[in-house]
Amino acid sequence: RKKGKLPPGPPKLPILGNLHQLGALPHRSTWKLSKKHGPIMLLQLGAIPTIVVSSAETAREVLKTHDLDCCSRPPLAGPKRLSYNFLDIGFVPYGYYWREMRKICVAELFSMKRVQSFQSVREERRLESSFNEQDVFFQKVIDDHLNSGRTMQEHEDIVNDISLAAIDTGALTMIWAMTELARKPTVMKKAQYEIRRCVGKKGKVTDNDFNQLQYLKMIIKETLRLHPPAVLLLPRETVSQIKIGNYDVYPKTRIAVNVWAIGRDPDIWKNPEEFLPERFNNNPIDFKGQHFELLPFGTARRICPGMNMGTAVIELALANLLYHFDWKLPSGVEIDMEEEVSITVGKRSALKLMPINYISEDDKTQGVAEIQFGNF
Ligand code: HEM
Repeated sequence: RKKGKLPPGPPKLPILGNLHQLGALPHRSTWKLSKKHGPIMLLQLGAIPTIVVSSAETAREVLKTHDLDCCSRPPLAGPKRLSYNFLDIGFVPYGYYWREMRKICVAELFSMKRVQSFQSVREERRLESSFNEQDVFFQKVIDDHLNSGRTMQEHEDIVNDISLAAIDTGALTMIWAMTELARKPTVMKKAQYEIRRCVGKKGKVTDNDFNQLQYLKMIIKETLRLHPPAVLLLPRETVSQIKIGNYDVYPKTRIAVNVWAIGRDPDIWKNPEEFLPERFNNNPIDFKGQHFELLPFGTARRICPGMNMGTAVIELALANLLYHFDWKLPSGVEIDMEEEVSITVGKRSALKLMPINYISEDDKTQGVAEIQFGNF
């Protein structure tokens, strides 16, 4: 395995390799290391050789040019156990089972038509209701089960996978969006003006309003650029020997694509650290997997199949929060931007905001409670 030209990387310790260099925020530590060693960098994480990709160009090479070679997942011990030996979609290594499961889920659950068919459920969802989008979704899985001959365990795994992938990512995106808006009241006002002008006195924002809410869409894109919940995507694993750039990469090498670093690359983004939704005005860059500068949902064979559903829910929830309330920081509270890593990257401390009920220009009532986002 030592033959050939390996990608550059920092020196390693015996046994640990580079594990000690990852720290608590691996997307930040690998970003720093990549500035020294380049956008294709080899780390040795214990026994596991890992390529970290940190530029749009190298991401294109790995995820598009070598899509088929890099579309497996490493057989991680935790997910293996939780998924009854990989009966899920997200962590199962590439093969026949994944292809079949993914085909069914994309056709039956995630297509644009399906997402639209859940519109009324999305719009009526209420906290006190026992019937919500998840119930519709689970019902679909159960119906499918009755007609399919697959085991209940397989279905349970798909449901677990999807709940994890769907709930955490969407909630984190909402939290980061509200955090950035609270830091930039002018952006929040502009979004509220757009929403309230479009929705008027209808009482709530519905899916049909979204074609006109272009600034809101820019806010969501900008949030996902700065705060993609899956900062390194889900881990990939090579299935064959390939060349990336001039370097040799062997089978069973783990691949982490640092989409967080790509979203802050100063060669792509002007003032990359600034939250500036206007940068997407008349800018063709989108997050649907065609533009390697912005990959919060990944791309190619393993692209997030829940992208349409995820964005529909985030748009609706965020638009309604901004339509119904003005938001103020309670006095003495400062916004903490520190991150916390689990499978996804969230905000370390809860965001505390004060809602002020907006009904119309001349009828405003002051909210009585602080709403905490995060740390649930
Ligand atoms: C803001 C919302 C979301 C974000 C940012 C997000 C992001 C991602 C990312 C980065 C991946 C890995 C892609 C790769 O390896 O290239 C992924 C995979 C996945 N996501 Fe999402 N996701 C979101 C919402 C959802 C929703 C709502 C669902 C389901 C209803 C979902 C279901 C899945 C599944 C099943 C996979 C595994 C796909 C596979 O390995 O074939 N996600 N997601």
